[in-house]
Amino acid sequence: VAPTQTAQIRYLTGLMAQRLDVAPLVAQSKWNTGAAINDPVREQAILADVQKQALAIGLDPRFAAAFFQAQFDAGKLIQSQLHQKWQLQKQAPFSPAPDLAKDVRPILDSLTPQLLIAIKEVQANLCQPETKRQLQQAGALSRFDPEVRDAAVSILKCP
Ligand SMILES: O=C(O)C(=O)C[C@]1(C(=O)O)C=C[C@@H](O)C=C1
Repeated sequence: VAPTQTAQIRYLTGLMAQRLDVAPLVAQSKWNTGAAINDPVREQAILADVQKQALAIGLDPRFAAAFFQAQFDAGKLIQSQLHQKWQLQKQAPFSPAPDLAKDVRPILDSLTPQLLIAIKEVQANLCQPETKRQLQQAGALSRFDPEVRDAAVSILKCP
């Protein structure tokens, strides 16, 4: 396996993990405000932006959008699992809780352009035999539930 390919997969999965790490902050802020985990309006806004940015760097906008939808789905799984746990524990509102618009969404937005560059690099190698194994066994993603990992990674397959 070419070292560059390994490095590209590490970079991508590291960024995916950074994005998934924001989900507990989103979950906390929504626990306090009672806002729904699923926010289709916000998703559409991100996807419109993602498609525009993808075109600008020569990445297939449909692939970029499908990739981000998978990352939303993985993040929503994390959020739902936490809300379920907090319901059982009768968790009190978090204090201080991160503000979704001011603190949390800007972190997600700052990761978007980096993720787009990273998936553009990896996309070219998706049909290489080692890529699938490297994606599934990526160290950065190993601390997430298999279900969460699958939701995030399974979009990255040989067409
Ligand atoms: O920003 C939110 O409200 C989130 O819950 C985060 C996020 C995302 O991953 O970007 C995930 C689920 C929502 O449907 C919208 C966006």
